[in-house]
Amino acid sequence: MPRTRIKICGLTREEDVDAAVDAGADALGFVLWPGSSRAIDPGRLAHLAARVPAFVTRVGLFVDQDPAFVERCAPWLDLIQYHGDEAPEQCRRSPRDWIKALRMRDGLDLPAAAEAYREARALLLDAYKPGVPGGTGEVFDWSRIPASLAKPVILAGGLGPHNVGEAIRTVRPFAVDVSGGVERERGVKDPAKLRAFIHQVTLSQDS
Ligand SMILES: O=C(O)c1ccccc1NCC(=O)[C@H](O)[C@H](O)COP(=O)(O)O
Repeated sequence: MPRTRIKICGLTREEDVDAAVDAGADALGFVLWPGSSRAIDPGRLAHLAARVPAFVTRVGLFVDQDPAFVERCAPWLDLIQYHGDEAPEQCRRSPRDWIKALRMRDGLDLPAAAEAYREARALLLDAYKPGVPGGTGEVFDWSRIPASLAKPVILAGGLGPHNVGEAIRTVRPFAVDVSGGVERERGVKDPAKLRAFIHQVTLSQDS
């Protein structure tokens, strides 16, 4: 089985960036949406992004925001994560390569979404909770993900060291994404949980 990539999302502090990199994360997510308790501003993004070594992907997360703001943040990002209701046309005008988050609301037609967002580098599948665009800590029904989809899947939503192995064995995603499951408190990562999460991903590769 190909190695499952790991994205750690919602980083706000220097020590958490360092801990995630040291633990072996492939990608780091920075929430640029001011409505989140994990939000950082462009100045902080520049500061944190400068700590990230080559070959670790810096992902900027936006929720239905002004394209000019996305453009302003882009110099410090390798990839943009559109986590709101952005239409395919808006994503196509992205200043960087992009991934599209899809919240698994009832009736979502994943193959049709994969076609609509065909220029995305991957689709991030997250739990749906009305009124909350992401970072809910909730798991959705993984059996809703078709065995084959036209786009690589990044599995998100309520993952942690306790269930990420099962998630990988069940879904076989391209990557997993975690935020709350490796936190001590909102916006503050826990290095032991980070290491445990990545260890569980590594273990699942052999089973
Ligand atoms: O983290 C947030 O506060 C957030 C706010 C608005 C949109 C998305 C947000 N996070 C998105 C992520 O990529 C999370 O990692 C993903 O939703 C999973 O979160 P969790 O269930 O806590 O692992």
